[in-house]
Amino acid sequence: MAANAESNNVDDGLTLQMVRDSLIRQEDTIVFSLIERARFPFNSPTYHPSYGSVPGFCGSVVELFVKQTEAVQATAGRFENPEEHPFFPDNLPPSLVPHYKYPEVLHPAAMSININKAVWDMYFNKLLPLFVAPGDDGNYASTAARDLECLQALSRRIHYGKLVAEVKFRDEQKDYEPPIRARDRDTLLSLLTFADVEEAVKKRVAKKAMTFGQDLKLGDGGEKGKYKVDPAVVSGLYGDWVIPLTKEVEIEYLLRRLD
Ligand SMILES: C=C(O[C@@H]1C=C(C(=O)O)C=C[C@H]1O)C(=O)O
Repeated sequence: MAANAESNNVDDGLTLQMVRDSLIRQEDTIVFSLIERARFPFNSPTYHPSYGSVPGFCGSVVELFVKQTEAVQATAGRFENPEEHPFFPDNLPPSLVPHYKYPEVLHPAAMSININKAVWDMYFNKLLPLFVAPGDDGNYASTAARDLECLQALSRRIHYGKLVAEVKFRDEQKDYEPPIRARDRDTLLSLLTFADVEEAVKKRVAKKAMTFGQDLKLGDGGEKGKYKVDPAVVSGLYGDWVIPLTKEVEIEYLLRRLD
């Protein structure tokens, strides 16, 4: 049954703790994907529209890689999953595999929310220069592959805001309905914000970057203070972009929740 305005008492077992546990697990994927990307230097030709000039394609190596990979993944059904969002949604081929009936937890209007343009812009223009070394080692395809893994992990986490918003709405429907009807974003933002949870998230991801990104040596432990990705960059990524974008998704979802 769809979780629409008339049927809020859906018994799909969704709880805020389950949603938060998933976000915590997704932190591991995000931190590892950043560590994997940091194996390569910046490799700027990956991002030049003019580099390579592939016949029939106008764009950079990374755009070519992401568009083509998403097309293959679409045929295998990736974007049938409500938790996945393409970066290039136009003209994607249809899925060729049998349709899996995902539980209808979200309001159907969730499908219209895709903020991947903002995720793309944040990743390439703000985050990437902060955690990769300058330089060029020619590994452009591998670089693009690692970029796509970072992008997909970040996108999945940020769009998980739809589930966060759904569960918060169900728990406090009476509080959420008036600001939704009044389209009052500020009140919605203060209702859905938990500053203590955000602080814990930022501290935990920094700790994960320290733990996953150290060079382990048998015997006398790892080299202290040397990490594959700077833990401060990871907590900054969350504080400055991941959490605000997740909350943007939450607000966009709530504004459509009574449609
Ligand atoms: C995701 C949640 O909603 C908000 C966003 C958070 C985040 O993106 O990590 C954390 C706390 C809340 O301010 C949540 O409450 O867990």
